Amino acid sequence: MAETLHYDVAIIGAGPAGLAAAEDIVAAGKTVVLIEKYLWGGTCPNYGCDPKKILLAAVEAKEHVEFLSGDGVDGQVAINWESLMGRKMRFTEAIPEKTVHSLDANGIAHVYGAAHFINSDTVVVHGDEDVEVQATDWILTVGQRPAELDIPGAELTIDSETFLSLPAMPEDVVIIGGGYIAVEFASIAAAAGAQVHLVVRGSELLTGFDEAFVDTLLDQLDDRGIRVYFNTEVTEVAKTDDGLNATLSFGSTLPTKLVLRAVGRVGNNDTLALENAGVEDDIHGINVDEFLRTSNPHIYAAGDVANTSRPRITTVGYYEARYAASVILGHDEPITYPAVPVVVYGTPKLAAVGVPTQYAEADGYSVRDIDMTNWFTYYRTGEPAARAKVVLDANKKLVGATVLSAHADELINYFTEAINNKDGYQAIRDRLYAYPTPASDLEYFF
Ligand SMILES: Cc1cc2nc3c(=O)[nH]c(=O)nc-3n(C[C@H](O)[C@H](O)[C@H](O)COP(=O)(O)OP(=O)(O)OC[C@H]3O[C@@H](n4cnc5c(N)ncnc54)[C@H](O)[C@@H]3O)c2cc1C
Ligand SMILES: NC(=O)c1ccc[n+]([C@@H]2O[C@H](COP(=O)([O-])OP(=O)(O)OC[C@H]3O[C@@H](n4cnc5c(N)ncnc54)[C@H](O)[C@@H]3O)[C@@H](O)[C@H]2O)c1
Repeated sequence: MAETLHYDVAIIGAGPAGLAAAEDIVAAGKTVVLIEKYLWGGTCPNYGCDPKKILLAAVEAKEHVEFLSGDGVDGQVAINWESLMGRKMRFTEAIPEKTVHSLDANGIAHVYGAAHFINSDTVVVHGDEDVEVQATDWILTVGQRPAELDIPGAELTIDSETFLSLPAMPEDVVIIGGGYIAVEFASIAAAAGAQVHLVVRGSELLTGFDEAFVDTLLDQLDDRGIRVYFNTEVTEVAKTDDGLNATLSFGSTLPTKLVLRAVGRVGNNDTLALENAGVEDDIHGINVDEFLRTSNPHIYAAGDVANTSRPRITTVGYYEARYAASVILGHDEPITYPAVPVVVYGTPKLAAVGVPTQYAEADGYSVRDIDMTNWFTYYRTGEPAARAKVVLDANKKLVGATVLSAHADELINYFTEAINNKDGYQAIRDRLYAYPTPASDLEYFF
């Protein structure tokens, strides 16, 4: 008979969402347990955002030299993948243990193993020994995993987690997909010296972003030697004597050393036996109401696995999980979201926030599309393309923006602040930002 542990709140999944909720609940004096089956810390720090951005740091360093090459800087720089990977590993290998230390320091109980419900208030956790956990309230933060491909040879492809631990960068890489991971990893692989073939099933890259900016990004990817194949599928992957062959739907074959599939992610809700707890889900994740409550009123879902139609990114995960914790602690207002900035960390970066810039004019907003390439900020660093589009409402308040630049990840945060503060030109002008920086450019967008 398995041991049974009892808590006020149990949280399944120790990624950014689960960890954030646990901290708030224990701080309010309730007992809480976190259950994790793989790496404490979840996707983002172990095999997502953070290791990706460590690799990107070397890409950025290389690009900044190249931007000024022959115009202030001489000589070539190259990415040393092996030593870069060592740097990444030193960071990621410490994450699970650091996470557990922090749980212990905060008085958060933890159980290691895969959980599934056996009734509406009990899970069995399959770890070294099976443990039963019972709780009054639950938060499900089990995240997503890479989607599989249904083609012959799919087992020869790798996913984003394996890519982020590649011991060597092969001379060529085929990437299947046209979303965040495809563009980000194509940028990294190309900068590290690989010939990248990006195979996109549909007719567009990065659906949902301003098409004009995606076109400029495509030109930049092209300049970096990345080949993009639209309306093309990889129909088969097969082993050869010295690598792989990827067969393309228009009939030709790409000999390659590596095929990365980046075709979306699917929720881990299917691991939880939710039917035993009366929790409804579908292919988009766990269904929740405007309190992030599932069809079982004592069970909440947050982060990537929650079907909230918000971007599946770390900040949204934290935000939703803290909100779910607050409802358990007595808060009774439906969830509202602030402006959510999203960034594709490519070369260059593409970022967006607020009212989508591509539809804003038709919706009656005024739109300014600004080529920033010759602005001092970008002239100084020699960036080949820097562009921003801002959306202003009838009161000339900023309500949306898209940015393409090596600094887009910073600039988009200033736009997000302006949107959340409902700032107009005067409010921006009355602030003093250090000059000359991307922030001190803000007044030029109004
Ligand atoms: C390659 C990549 C790059 C990314 N880059 C960015 C970025 O730059 N910026 C950004 O904001 N977002 C990024 N994301 C998205 C970000 O990682 C996720 O949005 C975030 O991790 C979601 O947090 P979460 O807590 O909801 O889920 P996760 O972090 O996925 O955590 C869920 C946890 O639940 C555990 N689990 C699953 N099932 C069970 C079970 N049955 N029992 C016990 N435990 C279980 C899993 O092992 C996992 O540890 C990236 C994602 C990927 C894959
Ligand atoms: N910078 C960031 O914030 C960041 C970075 C990486 C990942 N993420 C998160 O992780 C998610 C997953 O990233 P992703 O790039 O895998 O997904 P995505 O949803 O961004 O893109 C998936 C792509 O795969 C294509 N596709 C789907 N099925 C296919 C098939 N069978 N064959 C060929 N192409 C197919 C889609 O058309 C799309 O272009 C993102 O949506 C995002 O939520 C965020």
